[in-house]
Amino acid sequence: MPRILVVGGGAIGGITAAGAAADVVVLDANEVHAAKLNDPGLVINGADPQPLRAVTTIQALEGEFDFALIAVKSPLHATVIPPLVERGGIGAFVTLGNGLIQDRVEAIVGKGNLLACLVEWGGSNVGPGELVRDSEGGYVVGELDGAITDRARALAEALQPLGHTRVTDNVRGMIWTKLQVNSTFTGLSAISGLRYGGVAEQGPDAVFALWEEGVRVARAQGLELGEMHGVHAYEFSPEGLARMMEHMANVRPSMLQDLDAGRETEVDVVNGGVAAKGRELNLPTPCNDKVVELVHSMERGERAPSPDYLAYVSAAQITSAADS
Ligand SMILES: NC(=O)C1=CN([C@@H]2O[C@H](COP(=O)(O)OP(=O)(O)OC[C@H]3O[C@@H](n4cnc5c(N)ncnc54)[C@H](OP(=O)(O)O)[C@@H]3O)[C@@H](O)[C@H]2O)C=CC1
Ligand SMILES: CC(C)(CO)C(=O)C(=O)O
Repeated sequence: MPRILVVGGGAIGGITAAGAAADVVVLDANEVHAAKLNDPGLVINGADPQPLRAVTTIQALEGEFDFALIAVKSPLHATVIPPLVERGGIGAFVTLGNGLIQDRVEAIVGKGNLLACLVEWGGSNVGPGELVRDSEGGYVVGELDGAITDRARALAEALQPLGHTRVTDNVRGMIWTKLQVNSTFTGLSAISGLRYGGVAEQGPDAVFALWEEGVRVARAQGLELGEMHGVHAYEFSPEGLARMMEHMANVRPSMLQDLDAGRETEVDVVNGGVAAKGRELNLPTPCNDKVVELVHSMERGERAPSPDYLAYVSAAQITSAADS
């Protein structure tokens, strides 16, 4: 059984820690939350508390770990990961986060020391010691160079109890496939304040505009996109959207939770990630640019999420088409 350190015991890290088939220790800087994880335990969806082992400082960690799963938000990576690298005793680091974070994290942990793990399900942090899982799904695990390794298989096996988990030899394509979902639905949920189902109902033009923009940038990189939430990225149609919403409509994504909590969001690695790749390739990404601009203005408190902003995103596409 692998020994796993989960860094950040919130929605994703906490639920993963509680369900993994592994010897798990959680490192979470939130003292009240960590105390509850230890005693009486983590409450998931109102069930009985499940005691975990949680510490709040690196100094309190003992022994070696096969994997360190990074489940803190991307703006924290630069401060949270380097001290873990310095401590040593970690076989491989694993990103659980959304967006184009992998190359940046690999630069911190060292080439060959990082696996990517994409999380297909969603969750919310509803208070100290209390988390909600609000959709089903598993994980996609892969080495950045596409090799199928024993360590990737071992990690996937440990995560299997939480949902169908697969190892991929195309992790770059799957990272972008997940980015399609986040840049489209997570971005639009954040600016509108709606769950995924509300976005699909009230903003289909914005949904399809963002999706197409992402696919264009992926194709220009030669990426091979795959399937997520029951829909292949290249076959995203009104029927595909309806199928996806059969199990994703209730999702209230992490970026909207960050805005609610007054925290910095991950928009720069999600919609900003698509936009940055587009710039590199000379491909305009006006809809993603609009989401980035709106989310940043909401972070600064200049605007509040509203369904009215969905039209701003679809209009960005129409304006740019007219301009070109
Ligand atoms: N939520 C979701 O549905 C999904 C999230 N993800 C990804 O998972 C990652 C984690 O997101 P999520 O679980 O929602 O985040 P949460 O905010 O729920 O959890 C992060 C936890 O880390 C704690 N923390 C803050 N600073 C530190 C620190 N310096 N060291 C250790 N722990 C710290 C937080 O405490 P405090 O609360 O005090 O800040 C919190 O308990 C993100 O990168 C996101 O992209 C991926 C798929 C779905
Ligand atoms: C809900 C989910 C899993 C979307 O795929 C997500 O990534 C998020 O909330 O950030």
